[in-house]
This record gives sequence, structure tokens and C-alpha cells, in this order.
Amino acid sequence: MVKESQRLLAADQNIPVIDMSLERSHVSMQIVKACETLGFFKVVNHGVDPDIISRMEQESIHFFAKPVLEKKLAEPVVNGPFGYGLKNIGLMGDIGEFEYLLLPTNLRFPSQLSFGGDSTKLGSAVTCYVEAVKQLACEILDLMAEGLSVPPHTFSKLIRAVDSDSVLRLNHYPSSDKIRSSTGAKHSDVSLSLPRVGFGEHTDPQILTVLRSNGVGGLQVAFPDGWWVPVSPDPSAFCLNVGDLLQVMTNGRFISVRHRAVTTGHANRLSTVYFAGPSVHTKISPLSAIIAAGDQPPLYRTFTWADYKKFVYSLRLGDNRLDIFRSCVDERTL
Ligand SMILES: O=C(O)CCC(=O)C(=O)O
Ligand SMILES: [Fe+2]
Repeated sequence: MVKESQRLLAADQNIPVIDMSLERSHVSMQIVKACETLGFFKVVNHGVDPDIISRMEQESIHFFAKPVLEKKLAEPVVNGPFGYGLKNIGLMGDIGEFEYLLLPTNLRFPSQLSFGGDSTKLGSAVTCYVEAVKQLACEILDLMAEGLSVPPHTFSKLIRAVDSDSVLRLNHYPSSDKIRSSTGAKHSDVSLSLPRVGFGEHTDPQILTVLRSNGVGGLQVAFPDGWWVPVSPDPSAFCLNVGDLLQVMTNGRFISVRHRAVTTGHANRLSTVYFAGPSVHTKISPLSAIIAAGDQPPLYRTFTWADYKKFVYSLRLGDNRLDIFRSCVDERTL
């Protein structure tokens, strides 16, 4: 359950909503400002085809409605932590009130992205959706590069690489009613009407996250002053958040924002999350153009995405991972 002591703001009017149809340099400055102050923003008029979005949502609903045994057959033909998961997050004992399907994105459908049974429609919906949100992520990363005055495509080329280690996760947070019926809990069980942690507090480790949800709320972001702010659901918008690697590359100018998902309501919540990451051997360090233009020395050491992922997997979800990669930390403590 969410602790009462945690401060919660009532509304999300402080969350930047950026209209991507406006003049390019204006959009670019707004994005940079949002990343520097919060690390989170919404975009509207983003140009992603609504049919691609609605197919993805319909196929997700269809997938999560299947019996668990059938969902467990959804194993992409690659090594890694992919496939269906229920409640467990990572390998260190973190638990959430949800189920998910985690997929690699650099596979060929249908040869590698097969889900067993009759799920070919899900495979093709995922392929189209990933292509569309990857374009959006690259466009936003290019706008960031422009606004930061770093060489064009500095960030997007990492995502466009054929072996980019980007992943897609479909999350399904069952409503209180569904939890009641699956656990046999009584209707009078008040604990089920209180907010519960669906996906605990964390930062995303990759470069940039592109999240969309159905019309049910649950996502909350941590403001720098310590308040949690619920993000009002808007199925036609995308939520963007800075990941840990982007905080490092911008030498701390951009904030990798802490966020979480809570479940409260009587409706199922679905979120579709694209994590844009580099290829595993990419070396990550503060960009020289940012160091040259700023007044800070490099705050982080150079490391590879493979090093960082390994470290992330060894920690609990809510642990701070970046501090250990700060320049002043002795490498022997790693
Ligand atoms: O479902 C959500 O709204 C948040 C999920 C999330 O933060 C994640 O999958 O990393
Ligand atoms: Fe996240």
C-alpha cells in the first residue's frame, strides 16, 4: 500500500504539455526546459497514427485477457529477461500489483517475435507500434540535441543503431474489482479501495522512455521538492521521461525522474512503455560539447550500457544507481 506519509499533490497542472505542431525551435526549447526542471513532459500533436495506437491497445487487452498458462507461452526466441511476468519486477524480490509482457524491439516479426497460439496479430501490432514510437523518440532526441547545441543526431543515432537495446513493456494493472474476484476477497475489504503500489518508485535506466496509457490514471512523478504528482490520463498524448543514461550524457543537466504507478480504481489500467536504449557496448559519458559549454567538470565516469545494466539488475528497483558512477566514487567499490 502507498504510505500515507508520502506527500501527494492533487493535480498535474505543473506537468509540461508540449505541442509538437508548434514552431521547431520553440518546441526544442520547451523540451530542454522540461528535462532540466522535471525530467518529464507530455507531448500532444505528436503525429503517431491513431490506428497504430488503437491496434496496440486492442491487442494488449486481448493478450492480458488470456489464461495465465497461455500468457506464459509468449516467449520471444531470444535470450534475456523477456516474455510474460506476473508481479515480479527484476531479480531482487520487487513485487507489484500488475502483470506485464516484456519484448525486445530489434527482432524480425514473425520469425523471432512469436507468442505461441494465435498471437500473430499481437506481433504485428507490436512491430508497427515500436516503429512509430521509435520515430517519435528519435524526433524528440533530435529536438533535445538542437536545444542543447550538441551535434545533430547525437542521441538519436544510438537508438537507430541496428543493435540498439531498446525494449517494449506492456503493463496491465488489474482493477480492485478484478483483484477481489481473483483472490476471493470480500467486497467489504476496504484495503482494496486504498491506493496500492502497482509499480514501485524508480528511475528508468535507458536514455528516454515513451509511455502511453489508456484512460485510467495511476502514473505519478516525483517533483524535485519531494511531492508526488499524479499524471492525469490522456490516451491521445505520450508521456516522455529522461532516463539515467541521458542524465549522464547531459552531465546532470537533464533529470532522470523518479516515478511510480499506483492502482486505485475500478477499471483496468494498461500502459505501453518504450524504453529507448543504446547497443550494449556503447560507451556512455558526459558529452564533451556539454562540458565545454558548461561550468561543471564531468560528473560521471565512462561506462558501457552493458556495465550499467548488470549493475541495475543487482539492485532493488528503488535504489539509486547513478551515484556509484559519479566521477569521485572509487572504482574499487563497484
Ligand atoms: O505503468 C506506468 O505508468 C509506469 C510503468 C513504468 O514506470 C515502467 O514500466 O518503467
Ligand atoms: Fe518506469
